[in-house]
Amino acid sequence: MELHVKREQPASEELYPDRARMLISCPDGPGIVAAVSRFLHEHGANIVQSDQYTMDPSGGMFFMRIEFDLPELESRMEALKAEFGEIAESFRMDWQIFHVSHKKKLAIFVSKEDHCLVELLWQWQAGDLDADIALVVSNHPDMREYVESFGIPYHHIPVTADTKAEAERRQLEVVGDDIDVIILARYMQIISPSFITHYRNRIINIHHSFLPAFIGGNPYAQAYKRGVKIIGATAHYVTEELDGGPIIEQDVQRVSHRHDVGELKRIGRTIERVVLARAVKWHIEDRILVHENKTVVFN
Ligand SMILES: Nc1nc2c(c(=O)[nH]1)N[C@@H](CN(C=O)c1ccc(C(=O)N[C@@H](CCC(=O)O)C(=O)O)cc1)CN2
Repeated sequence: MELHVKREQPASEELYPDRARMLISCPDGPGIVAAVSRFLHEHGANIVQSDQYTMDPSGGMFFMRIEFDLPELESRMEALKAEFGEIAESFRMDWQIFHVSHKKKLAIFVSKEDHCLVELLWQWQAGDLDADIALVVSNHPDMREYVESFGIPYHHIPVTADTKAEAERRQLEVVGDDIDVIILARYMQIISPSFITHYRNRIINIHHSFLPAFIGGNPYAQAYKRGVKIIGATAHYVTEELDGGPIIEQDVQRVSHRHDVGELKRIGRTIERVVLARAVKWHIEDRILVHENKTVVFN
């Protein structure tokens, strides 16, 4: 029986049936904004939001996020992409275009710590996370009843050092290719390079420290031993370098000598939940561009 019924919110396809988002990155130079806005104007689009940033103006990179409404977008999308491709090529753009009403599909991976998963499910149920949580995958059975009470499928796939490759094969099987982003909500298994390649810059992890401090396991114990006066959490895209991927969001909280490791973890849990939820929301709203090992976040 579903105990947590998702609060009905106007679906994005109802609110913005013809809204699109474009993300653009390219070598900086004159005329980029003019070319993009002219293209959209000539195709009858109405720009509702535009933001750009130039990294190192002296020959650096240009980044842009633009939202626009275009009548009959669904039927015109493919032609629009084909025609914009010519402009993109002339400016050597990397670009993506998204139909806002096509909700992103999320997979959440969790181990035993539940606070980040609970936060995402709560926000999703409240209508504050406008995405489709397609499934939850865990290497433990603990969260099954809770997740299924939201009507979300739960896949328990145990992982040991000896079975990690087979476990990842099964994970890939249940996740599938139409998942837009995988969220590691305190999932405590290191993801293999082949798995990461499959979902490049589409796996978000929450690390329970203010990176680059205290990489790896037990960061709160490391922080306590170091006598820190600030603890934090970091949401980042997962790469082959453990906890070294592009940082999306961070936050911190002051602590003191009066806090033992257990209290650092308790304080840290709130930071982790908030930071991960912000990062997930920005990803599903197409606000994040990755360049080399850094992000540009248009929030
Ligand atoms: N390839 C990556 N995988 C993962 C990352 C990452 O950045 N790159 N982040 C971790 C999360 N994490 C810290 O935030 C973390 C998780 C697990 C471990 C670890 O040593 N795990 C052991 C098994 C531990 C156990 O069985 O309980 C292991 O996988 O061998 C370190 C850091 C998620 N994955």
